Amino acid sequence: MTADLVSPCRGCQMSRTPCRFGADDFVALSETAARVRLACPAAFEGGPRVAHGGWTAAVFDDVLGRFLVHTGVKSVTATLTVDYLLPVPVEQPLEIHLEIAAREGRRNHLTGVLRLQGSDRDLAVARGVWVELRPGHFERHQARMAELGT
Ligand SMILES: CCCCCCCCCC(=O)SCCNC(=O)CCNC(=O)[C@H](O)C(C)(C)COP(=O)(O)OP(=O)(O)OC[C@H]1O[C@@H](n2cnc3c(N)ncnc32)[C@H](O)[C@@H]1OP(=O)(O)O
Repeated sequence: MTADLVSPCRGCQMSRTPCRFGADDFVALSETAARVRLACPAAFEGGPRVAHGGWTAAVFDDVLGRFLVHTGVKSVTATLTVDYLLPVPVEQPLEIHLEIAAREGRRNHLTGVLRLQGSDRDLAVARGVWVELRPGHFERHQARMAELGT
């Protein structure tokens, strides 16, 4: 696989907006590794010039899942753990390196690290499990919701 652009999430595709987390510059480097260049938008400031931790978790969830879909595996997040190691500045050039670490049946283990561009110091590290969807996943969800009358 050559370096190629990873598609936005469904929500951003439907609304035809840039990635709301700022993760548009997202390229697959191989079948199992990818790189994202991004900045935390000012709207996600949680402390003075520092990213809200929710942005960090959300962007990891977004890019790790998007990469798996890019490789042809339709999946959802089952677990996601984020180690917050240093404050993440807003509106500064950042980079995420991510990889599919292992596949075990329908379980896919992914990891990601967030750094300042040009730095080798980790600001945050994510690990999670994405479970490949069984056919009918969303239809079963809709049926459950209908049973609840929603
Ligand atoms: C075009 C479509 C592309 C789809 C893109 C969608 C992108 C959406 C991105 C998201 O935002 S995901 C939203 C947040 N996540 C969710 O809403 C998931 C909610 N949870 C579920 O729907 C189900 O719990 C889940 C699909 C994850 C698993 O249910 P299943 O009934 O399909 O699987 P099952 O319980 O049989 O487990 C399958 C395997 O996954 C493992 N597993 C399930 N939950 C786990 C968990 N929490 N941690 C670790 N492993 C887990 C489970 O042990 C088992 O391993 P083995 O195959 O080795 O036996």
